Amino acid sequence: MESQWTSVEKQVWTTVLALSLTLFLIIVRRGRKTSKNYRMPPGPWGFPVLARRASVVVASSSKVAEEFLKANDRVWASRPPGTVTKVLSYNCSDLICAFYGSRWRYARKIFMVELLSARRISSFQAARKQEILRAINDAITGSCSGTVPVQLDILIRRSTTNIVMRMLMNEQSLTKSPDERKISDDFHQAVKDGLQLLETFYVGDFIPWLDWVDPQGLKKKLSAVSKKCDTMWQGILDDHKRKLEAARGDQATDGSKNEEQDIVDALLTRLVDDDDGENLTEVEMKALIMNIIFAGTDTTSSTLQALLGELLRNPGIMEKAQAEMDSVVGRKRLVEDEILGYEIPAGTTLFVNLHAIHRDPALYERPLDFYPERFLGSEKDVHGFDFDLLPFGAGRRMCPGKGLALAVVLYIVALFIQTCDLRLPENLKPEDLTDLIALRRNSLLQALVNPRIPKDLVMF
Ligand code: HEM
Repeated sequence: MESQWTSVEKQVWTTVLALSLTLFLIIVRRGRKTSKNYRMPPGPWGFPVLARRASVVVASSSKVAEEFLKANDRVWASRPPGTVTKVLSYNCSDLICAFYGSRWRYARKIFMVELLSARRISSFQAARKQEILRAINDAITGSCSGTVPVQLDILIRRSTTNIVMRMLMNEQSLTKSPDERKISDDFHQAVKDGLQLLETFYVGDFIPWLDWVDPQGLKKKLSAVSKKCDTMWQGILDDHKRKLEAARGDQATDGSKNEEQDIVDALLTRLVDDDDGENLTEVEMKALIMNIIFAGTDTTSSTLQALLGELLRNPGIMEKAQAEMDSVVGRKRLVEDEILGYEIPAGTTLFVNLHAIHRDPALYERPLDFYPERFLGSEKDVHGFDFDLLPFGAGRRMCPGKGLALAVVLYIVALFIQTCDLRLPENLKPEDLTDLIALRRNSLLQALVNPRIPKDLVMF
């Protein structure tokens, strides 16, 4: 009787059944293959059962990427959703997973014109600076004049999460008290759990008839994570609705103006003020909030961790960058966003990306080395026109958070370079810090931190 089977027995029988069905399909597949020969691009031998469902073409050179993203951009403008993306995006009601079409165009317009407009990014400049200085402050204090290693990855991650959360919710720093630190960490945990699920290879996505097996127990985990996330996004929306109502009441009675709108205010106001006949449902709003948190925090934080990791491994390059900073800005005032934009062209000198194109020896001399000077005097930029440098993608689905990401990444790195001497602690060797992004090696980015400018410029 089934109820008497142990879980081991169940697993054995499930595996036997799966293998038998697989064998059967291999034969069917082989039979079909001879009847139609596709002229596929070169690649490794495909496992027939998988190949039938999941034909994958990988563009690993800039020429092929250009062919896909420029000449045939429209054809590739939809992203096929998997089980995890479908659930977390409320069945593709967001921007990242939305199928290319009128709803995607509408969401993209809201994202670009309202949520992440240049005006909004610049209106949160002071908040960004405050959060970044807080991280530097914590690094300097925690390191006790460069004697105690500090966990730079945690400080960077908190700082980038807070920057996005403050733009989203206009909250004062989320890390002031232990409780607020917990809020920031809760959001980070939700993102981490979600990303972990997104990175999991889910058998059912590639072999749908094996969906019921779910050997990783993914559906149970997914249900728990999506419930937790939904409660968070709903909480953010409800808080804002209450505040907006109260503000409208105040305005009606004393004529007072609203303070600077945050992103959720903009979403909700859009719902009320919409004049082009379209609007967002509450579910779509939650999906967009999820996009900003998921796409906006970990990306920026892991880019920064890799960048600071490379600077720690390459003290010679760090010294050069510091000398340049000293000659341009000096040590008596802090580098500003605008000065940075002028002196260091957006993204070109400091961005490191680990994608295959960016390691192509035909495009880059010493592709595996951290060698930012390669971009000095180069015309390449990261705005999606140079197909050998595409950290934000290209074409219609190109990253709409590029402006914010560049503002945050460049400013944090510039401030760290200007204000701190960073050294590896004895327990870490330079080779421990390779491929920090690709390998997602947490808790490794430690440094001894010494201030190199008057302390009162960064301490508060
Ligand atoms: C260093 C930081 C970042 C990197 C490297 C990055 C990279 C990317 C890439 C490669 C894509 C796919 C582009 C394509 O398919 O051609 C993308 C899409 C996207 N990114 Fe970013 N991103 C970053 C930061 C951000 C930020 C800060 C936000 C928002 C706050 C954001 C929001 C999005 C969204 C919503 C999409 C999907 C757009 C669509 O499908 O229309 N990203 N990003």
